[in-house]
Amino acid sequence: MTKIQLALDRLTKEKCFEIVEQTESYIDFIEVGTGVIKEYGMSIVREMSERYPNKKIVADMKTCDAGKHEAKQAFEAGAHITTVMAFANNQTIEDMLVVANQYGQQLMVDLLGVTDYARVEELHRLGVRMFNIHIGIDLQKDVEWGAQHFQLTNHISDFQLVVSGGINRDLLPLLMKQQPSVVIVGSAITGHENPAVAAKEIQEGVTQF
Ligand SMILES: O=C([C@H](O)CO)[C@H](O)[C@H](O)COP(=O)(O)O
Repeated sequence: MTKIQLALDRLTKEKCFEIVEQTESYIDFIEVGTGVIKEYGMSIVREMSERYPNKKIVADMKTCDAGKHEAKQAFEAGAHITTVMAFANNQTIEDMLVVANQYGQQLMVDLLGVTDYARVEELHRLGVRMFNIHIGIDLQKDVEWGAQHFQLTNHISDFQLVVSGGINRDLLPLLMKQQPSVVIVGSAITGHENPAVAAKEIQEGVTQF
């Protein structure tokens, strides 16, 4: 069954905890966003994992170098999943896979900016099994979700598909056709006047399919 990952971006620490408190019954994974980690460091990942031991915690580290060190930072802080950019060196990705295995946790590769499916194939050969097809926040006004985005992963099997970037209730019919393992939703929930209502709508939209 598809999991819902709440992305906490561009928020104060207080707001992050307030929104998780309001939405926890509708979400499965809690993502501490890159900017939030830059603001508060690993301590907010640690606090989130201590406060919500029954949720999967994703540290959106968006690592691009020093993979071993950053993966350890994330898992030591209690994350179950850490992220790396697909353009990172293969060595970085291999190191992070080793660390993830040591901790019994997972590595998610962010495909932001990747247009060549050969890179996805290569990453799959390295052992990556979780791919995030991601329309970045700065691109969202120019790019619309469509079937073409999934050409990147159409030719591989045995992996978890994650989708992210400007996802709202209206996009779910299109995205759920791809049977993603994880749907990441940030602004549509965190920017809503009532985050619980928005999270409930996303949950209903996801479970409908
Ligand atoms: O990874 C993200 C982005 O690069 C900002 O750091 C977001 O977590 C992801 O895009 C989901 O957020 P929304 O696009 O606001 O749904």
